[in-house]
Amino acid sequence: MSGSSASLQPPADAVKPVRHPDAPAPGELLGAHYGACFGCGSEQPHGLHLQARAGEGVSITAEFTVQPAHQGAPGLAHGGVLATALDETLGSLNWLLRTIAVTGRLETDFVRPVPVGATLYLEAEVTAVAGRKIYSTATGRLDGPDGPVAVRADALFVEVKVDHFVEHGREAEIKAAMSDPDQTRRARAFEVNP
Ligand SMILES: CCCCCCCC(=O)SCCNC(=O)CCNC(=O)[C@H](O)C(C)(C)COP(=O)(O)OP(=O)(O)OC[C@H]1O[C@@H](n2cnc3c(N)ncnc32)[C@H](O)[C@@H]1OP(=O)(O)O
Repeated sequence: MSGSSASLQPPADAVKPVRHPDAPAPGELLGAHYGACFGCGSEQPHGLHLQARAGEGVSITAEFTVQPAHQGAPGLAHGGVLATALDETLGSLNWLLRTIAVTGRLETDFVRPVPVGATLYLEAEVTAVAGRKIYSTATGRLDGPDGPVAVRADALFVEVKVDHFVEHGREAEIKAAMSDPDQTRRARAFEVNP
């Protein structure tokens, strides 16, 4: 069964997303936006280490290989981990818009079980923008980019100011991230110009 809820249908006044002129070129790896991110950070030993690559327009492809630490049932990926992979891929799209946004709603269909050791081939695109609301969709496939769909999601991201993180995040991590010597990561976390 699938079909997203009414709150994930773009309103009549929604517009097509506009790729930012400084967005990474199609094919370029995005790299981690934050080393400690559970989705993409290299400093999280049990994280997903998801690698996202810019696509055409406002689209992304990404890959994530399921590790033993990601199990739910024996030998199978935990559904919440798969939702994380979708969330991270969808969240990466906002870098192509140069908009800071957080997930407001994420609706996920789990279509096929995903075994440990399998690589999930994800693709995501922004479908519409309405004011602060960014509508996007993603799929994750097995056995290659054209393989069978295992998971899919529709999402609504909501644009926020950088204050969202500064106000709500724990101070120690905020301070450390703000002094990250990696300029690109710092920009993605704190200096993105909407
Ligand atoms: C590169 C980065 C990769 C990152 C990948 C991972 C991304 C994440 O996981 S982010 C972390 C998870 N998300 C969060 O922590 C967000 C927590 N939630 C919040 O902070 C707030 O609820 C927030 C910011 C989403 C919205 O609050 P606020 O700014 O007050 O906006 P608000 O006025 O309520 O909503 C704005 C619009 O969005 C809509 N909206 C907000 N939440 C939802 C929702 N859950 N479902 C449907 N619509 C929603 C509202 O209806 C409103 O629509 P309209 O303008 O038409 O009236």
